[in-house]
Amino acid sequence: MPPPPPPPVHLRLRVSITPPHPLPLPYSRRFSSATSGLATARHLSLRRGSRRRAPVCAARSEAAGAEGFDEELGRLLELLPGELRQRVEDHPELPALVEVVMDLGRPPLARFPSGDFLLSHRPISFDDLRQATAKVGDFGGDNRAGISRTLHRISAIRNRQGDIVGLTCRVGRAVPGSANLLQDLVKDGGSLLLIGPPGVGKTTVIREIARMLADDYDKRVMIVDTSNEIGGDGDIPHPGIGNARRLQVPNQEMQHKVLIEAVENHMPQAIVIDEIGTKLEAMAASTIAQRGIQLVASAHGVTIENLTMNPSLDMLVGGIQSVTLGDEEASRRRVQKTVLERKGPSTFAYAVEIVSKTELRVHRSLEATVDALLAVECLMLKFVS
Ligand SMILES: Nc1ncnc2c1ncn2[C@@H]1O[C@H](COP(=O)(O)OP(=O)(O)OP(=O)(O)O)[C@@H](O)[C@H]1O
Repeated sequence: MPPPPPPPVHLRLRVSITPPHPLPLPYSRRFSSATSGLATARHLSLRRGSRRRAPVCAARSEAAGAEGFDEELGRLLELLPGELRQRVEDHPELPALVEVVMDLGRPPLARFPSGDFLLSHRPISFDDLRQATAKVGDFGGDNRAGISRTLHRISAIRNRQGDIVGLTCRVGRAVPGSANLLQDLVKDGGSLLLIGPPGVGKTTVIREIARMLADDYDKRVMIVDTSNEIGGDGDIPHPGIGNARRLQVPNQEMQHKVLIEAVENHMPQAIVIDEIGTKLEAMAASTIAQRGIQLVASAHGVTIENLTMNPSLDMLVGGIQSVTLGDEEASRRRVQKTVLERKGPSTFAYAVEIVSKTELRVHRSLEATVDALLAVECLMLKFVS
């Protein structure tokens, strides 16, 4: 039986992080017990502690950040017809706006953390969509475009003829402090995998980690930026990535090649990549980690277990294989004769499940977590057979 894994640690922020306010330090920490998946999880709750007076220059840069964000948000709202823009601007939750959705023949919606908000009863026309798309950059093969020097993401829905019939306009923002809870892992130098469902904040955290590595830990950081989401649209990267450098990816099929190019041409100490999604990308990531470069990557998935069951991505957690045991070994382990085992070392030392924008589940040893998951699966199989 593999050794039991260290329990995953839940990190929960009790303050809502709204840009552009960095989280103040220090925090008070409170532990309570809870169960998560296979092992007992420790909940580490972080609360806003005593307020420390911010230095004047920090206060100024915060104000500058707020101005910059307002200006960037304004550039996204310019895509909307005048009366819709006004409705969004008047909304009390404007700074926390997540997306605006415009679908042909349907009323437009604004999505806020509190829910969807109807912007107008007037359905969206082709003309509205045409005017909006004229103000954004070119759409790539992934049907995504951006607005130069902002972090916004405009995703298109097309009909069978290729015409745009819908737009999802997501507000991108740099959130200082959004990776503070992971500072120890980032500083440690081990490779780190972030997983989470769509829209939970993976790109935002990974952008802040890239900045942290480059600016706070003076590392040479290369970002492999699939659809310019981390560093923003345009050839000059957004200040949100700090001193990290960024490689653009001509099309998604090239991503694994650009990953290797980043290592071979630019001597990075850390590589940051959003959305590893294919076997080729997983293989390139594993090659990079073997070369001793700190890799920080994200992948879609809710739990580590999801990755172990995904044949394209299981390589990230070491690969899974089925092994037939001898009678003696099977009875010693009290499992069936055929068991699942990890094939080799995992690409990442640590993994973080992003549960929500304020809650993280940290696996301090990804290999131990995977081994324990597989062991439990074998026991369950034995139990049901
Ligand atoms: N800590 C935060 N505070 C406020 N807003 C946030 C925070 N983190 C993310 N957001 C906002 O939530 C939305 C989704 O964030 P993000 O794009 O980072 O998610 P994601 O998990 O990468 O999504 P996807 O998987 O679809 O690419 C964006 O509008 C982003 O600005």
